[in-house]
Amino acid sequence: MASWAEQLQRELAGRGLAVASVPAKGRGLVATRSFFPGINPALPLSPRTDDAVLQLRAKQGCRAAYNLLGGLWEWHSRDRLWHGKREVIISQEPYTSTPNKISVGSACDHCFSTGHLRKCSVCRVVWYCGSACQKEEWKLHQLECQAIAALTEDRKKMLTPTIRLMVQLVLKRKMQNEKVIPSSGIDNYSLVDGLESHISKVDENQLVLYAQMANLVNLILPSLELDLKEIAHTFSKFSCNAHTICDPELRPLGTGLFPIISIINHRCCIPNAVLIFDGRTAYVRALQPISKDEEISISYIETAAVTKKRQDDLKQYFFICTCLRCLKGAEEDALLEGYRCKNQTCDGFLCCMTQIYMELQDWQTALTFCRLTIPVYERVYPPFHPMIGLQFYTCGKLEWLLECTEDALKSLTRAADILRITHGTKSSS
Ligand SMILES: C[S@@+](CC[C@H](N)C(=O)[O-])C[C@H]1O[C@@H](n2cnc3c(N)ncnc32)[C@H](O)[C@@H]1O
Repeated sequence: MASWAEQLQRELAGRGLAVASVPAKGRGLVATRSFFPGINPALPLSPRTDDAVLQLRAKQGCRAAYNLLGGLWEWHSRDRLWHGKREVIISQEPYTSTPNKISVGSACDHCFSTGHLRKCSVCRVVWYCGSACQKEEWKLHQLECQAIAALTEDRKKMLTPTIRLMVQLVLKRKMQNEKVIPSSGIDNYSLVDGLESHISKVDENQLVLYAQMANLVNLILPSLELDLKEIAHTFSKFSCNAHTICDPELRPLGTGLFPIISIINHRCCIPNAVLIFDGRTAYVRALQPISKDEEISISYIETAAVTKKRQDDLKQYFFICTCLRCLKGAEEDALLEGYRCKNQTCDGFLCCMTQIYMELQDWQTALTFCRLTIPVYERVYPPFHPMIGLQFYTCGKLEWLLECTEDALKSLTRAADILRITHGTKSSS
């Protein structure tokens, strides 16, 4: 039988990807064919739909044709109409995941939706939006549920998202080893084993903290013989590999470990891809054409921050970014500083001012700040970045409220054109 590593390479090869060694970065994910933002123009046209679409396009224009295509994306270059399935470079379910707030009920443990949540009646810590999600999750939650239910109320309070991620990880590994739940080339513990930990660079205080956290996991799972050193080491992997799961408007909902997505390296300077979540499923989509042999890159941090802030945010990953933006940041930093939120405790931009004036229902001033933010975002983000799409969306909503209908339609169309590419068409957004 093929090893997990061989199965992974085969799985990735089928998607036009490979794991490769990248100078000074360790492993990286590399394209073995071209990817395009939104579509793969190489996908064949379907003759039946083509006729209908071409007729509609001739009569009523591209937008009507696009509507007819529904989940398909149309693209017209010169006089040809291409369409194909909206392309995802790679998607992955988390190996483990947890909403950000434990006990309070911030998101469903399975689908990460935020409405109508009910507590698991046994452990009284984990929340679901309904019985369908609870059933789906039961095999994974069962052992965790027993372990949490046996804790005293004081111990339950010590269950942070990171501790919960580790408890789930240990239990999932055990269940996969015992074949209680299946493993696959993209869902197995060896992928977690392969993650970078930078353990030799972790400082003494942090190591002590990881050891204490490992002890807590041991208290929660007393019936298992745990290797506490290995658990402390895995906490260090969480720090440089776990991803924040966000809603479609990029508000954080939880944390997950996606070991294949974690192979993707960072770039501040126009990353060529973006990571977006639908529920707790991670999707990586192209932001610009990516050619064969090019490395896939995403941004781990808030890209619209000055160089010093970006470098501080990257410290947990133990590398110094050497992209052009980081090397030649001074001129751009001055511009970004000028647009910083005037609240000294905030790292954000004029978009915070937009939010503040929206809360005050001063729509006109909110719109002014919102419009001022767009050129800054267009300078620091790639043209199809979700932050630009969401900013146009807010602008459009404000223009609509202020009855500037034509402007609103223009802004909302720009938003839709970008968000279709970054979020796909099936996203709940
Ligand atoms: C999420 S992992 C990415 C995959 C990793 N390269 C590996 O071998 O598993 C994050 C780690 O990759 C490395 N890395 C990511 N982006 C980098 C960059 N732009 N320059 C140098 N190292 C980078 C750092 O070691 C970082 O801690």
